[in-house]
Parts: sequence; structure tokens; C-alpha cells
Amino acid sequence: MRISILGAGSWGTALSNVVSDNKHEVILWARRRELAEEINQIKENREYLPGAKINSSIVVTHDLEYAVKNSEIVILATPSQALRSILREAKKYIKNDTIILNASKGIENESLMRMSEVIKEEIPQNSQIAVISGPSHAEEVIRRYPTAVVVASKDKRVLKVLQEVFINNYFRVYRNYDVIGVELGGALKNIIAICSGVSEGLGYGDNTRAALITRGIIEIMRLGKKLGAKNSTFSGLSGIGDVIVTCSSMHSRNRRAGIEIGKGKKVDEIVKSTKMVIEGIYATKAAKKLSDLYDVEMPITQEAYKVLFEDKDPKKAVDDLMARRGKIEVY
Ligand SMILES: NC(=O)C1=CN([C@@H]2O[C@H](COP(=O)(O)OP(=O)(O)OC[C@H]3O[C@@H](n4cnc5c(N)ncnc54)[C@H](O)[C@@H]3O)[C@@H](O)[C@H]2O)C=CC1
Ligand SMILES: O=C(CO)COP(=O)(O)O
Repeated sequence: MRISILGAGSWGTALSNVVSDNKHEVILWARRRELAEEINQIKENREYLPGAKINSSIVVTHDLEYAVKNSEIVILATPSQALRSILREAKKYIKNDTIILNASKGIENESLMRMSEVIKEEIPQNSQIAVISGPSHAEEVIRRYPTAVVVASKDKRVLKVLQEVFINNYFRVYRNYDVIGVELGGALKNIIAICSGVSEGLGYGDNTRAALITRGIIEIMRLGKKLGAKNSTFSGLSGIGDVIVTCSSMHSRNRRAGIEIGKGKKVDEIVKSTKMVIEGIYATKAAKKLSDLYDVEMPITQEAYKVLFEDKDPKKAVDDLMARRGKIEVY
């Protein structure tokens, strides 16, 4: 199959290699011409995934029309807040029967839409929309470390096609019909990962991280239930699986940003100091709005919002979480 991947950051590059390993024709689109040219030349994405070669058959281009024209699958692997603008440019070249797969983990801050909702709004005539998510750091996927992810779509045929396209001996793909749950898990876990990092930066240990992971997934479930997700999805790869990996991995940009915040660095400084996307910052903004809008109790997210956007002292945020009145452990 001819497969296009839009976004030559870490994730787009790693996914390109997976489908190329499976002998598909892969075209990777980079926003910057220089990056496209460099990856083509040295067969390595030195900026985003240094030290790992990609397959020589992968074609990297800056030409969006060339990238998506005649493709059977288009994978969107850009930062979530940029997905709509790129899709607006690309959609005139995308055929109606093309499968569109969202690989980005976020919620659009303006509209509070999930990425598949943004895709549907931009290309209403296309019903072959899906999402891929789960615990999958690009740095490990590019090195072919055994990884398990989930694809979700309402369309049974699309799910089968995508599973077949991606699955191999190091990349195991499960199917799920719960698009809402899979997308929400992927977006909201980044908030908990920032908080886990903050806790580390403050000098706290494993107990605090475990508390954040378990209480974090519960508030994700609460919001998910309100928004139509299936509870069981959050105990799967795109829920607890991704919370665990992102809260504990040295590769996580969200966790690393949290560590810096816990040590006293300002959010603006952290964002300015990296080219990489820290999705949890945007997810916190969106989730706080959703929590208020739907009246869902999300204390960790609310405190994260105060730390990220209202300059609250992270230590005080943890103290305030711990000082809440005693509760029964229910969802
Ligand atoms: N890195 C990972 O291990 C994984 C990332 N993801 C998700 O994939 C999405 C992309 O993340 P990464 O590839 O990690 O990003 P990255 O931080 O490695 O690279 C960002 C990429 O987006 C491009 N970009 C930045 N602003 C843009 C804009 N306004 N318009 C178009 N392109 C822009 C950059 O040039 C760069 O190619 C995110 O939603 C992330 O959560 C999902 C699973 C794993
Ligand atoms: O989603 C990811 C791993 O599953 C990547 O997480 P970070 O964006 O925190 O690096």
C-alpha cells in the first residue's frame, strides 16, 4: 500500500519505519524543506531521533501534494494544535476513500475537540477515520523494542486493514471500537505525566508517583464517562498502559518538563528551550475547561492548571491535593 505520514517529528519518523519494515511504500512529509532533505540524505532524523537510521526506501518530502496524492492511508503525526491547519492544506489532495489515521495525542484547545472530530469536521465526506495510541515512545519503536498499541475506529474493515498494515514481530496492534476512549486516554495521560515529573522534581518518590498514576487514571475515567467513552478502555493500552510509560520513562517530554517545573523552572522557559512538543501543557488547558464545563471532579488536573497557567507553587499544589477531605475510593 502507499502510505503517507504527515509530520517528521519523532513519532512520524518512527511510524514510517514500522510500516516500511512491513514492505509498504512510505512517504514522510516534513514541514521544513531542510529537514526533509537532510533525512533523505543521511537516512536519519538527527533533529528528533538522533542515533537511529531509518529504512532507505522511505521517501521524505516537503511537497504536501506529492506526499498525500494517491495514498491509501494518510497518517497524521503532527502536534495536536497544528493538526487542523495541516489537514486544511492537505485535504484537497486526499482521495475520499483514503483511510485517515490520527497518531497525535491531544485535544484542540479552541474547540475542545478530539483529533478525529477535527478530521471529521474538516473532511466530512470521509468516514474512514481511525486513531492509533498506546505506550509507545518513538525512541524505542525506532530501535524495534517490543511494543503494543491499539487502533480504534468505528469501521470494522478499517480496523482490520490498519492492524494488518502495522503489526509485526516488534509492533503488536490491538483493535478497539472505542475511538472516544482511546483518544481521550492518549491526550489526558500527558497531564498526569507532567504531574509525575513535578513530583520527582520536588524530590518525592515512588509512592507519590503511584498515587498520581492511580488517582490520575480515575479522573481520566470520570471525564471519559461524561464524554461517552467506555470505562474498560482506560484499563487498556491507551489508558493505564500509556499513563504508566509516560509517568516513568526517561523518554517522556511531558515527564521531563514536569521535573524541571518541580525544580522551579518556569513553563515558558521550558517551552522555549525545546523544539519538541509538550502536549500535556495544551491537554491541561483543554481538560480544565472540560472539567469545569461538565462539572467533573478532576483535582489533579485542576492543580496542574494552576501550576502551569497561574504560577502556583508546585509544592503548594501537592500540599493542597493532600489536604483535601478524606474520601471513599470510588470513581
Ligand atoms: N514521540 C513519541 O514517542 C510519540 C508522540 N506521539 C504524539 O505524536 C504527535 C507528534 O509528536 P512528536 O512526533 O513526538 O513531535 P516532536 O516534538 O518530535 O516533533 C514535532 C514535529 O512537529 C512539527 N511541528 C511543530 N509545529 C508545527 C506546526 N505548527 N505545523 C506543522 N508541524 C509542526 C515539527 O517541525 C516536528 O516535525 C504528538 O501529538 C505526540 O503526543 C504519540 C506517540 C508517541
Ligand atoms: O505518548 C508518548 C508515549 O506513549 C510520548 O510521550 P511524551 O510526549 O511525553 O514524550
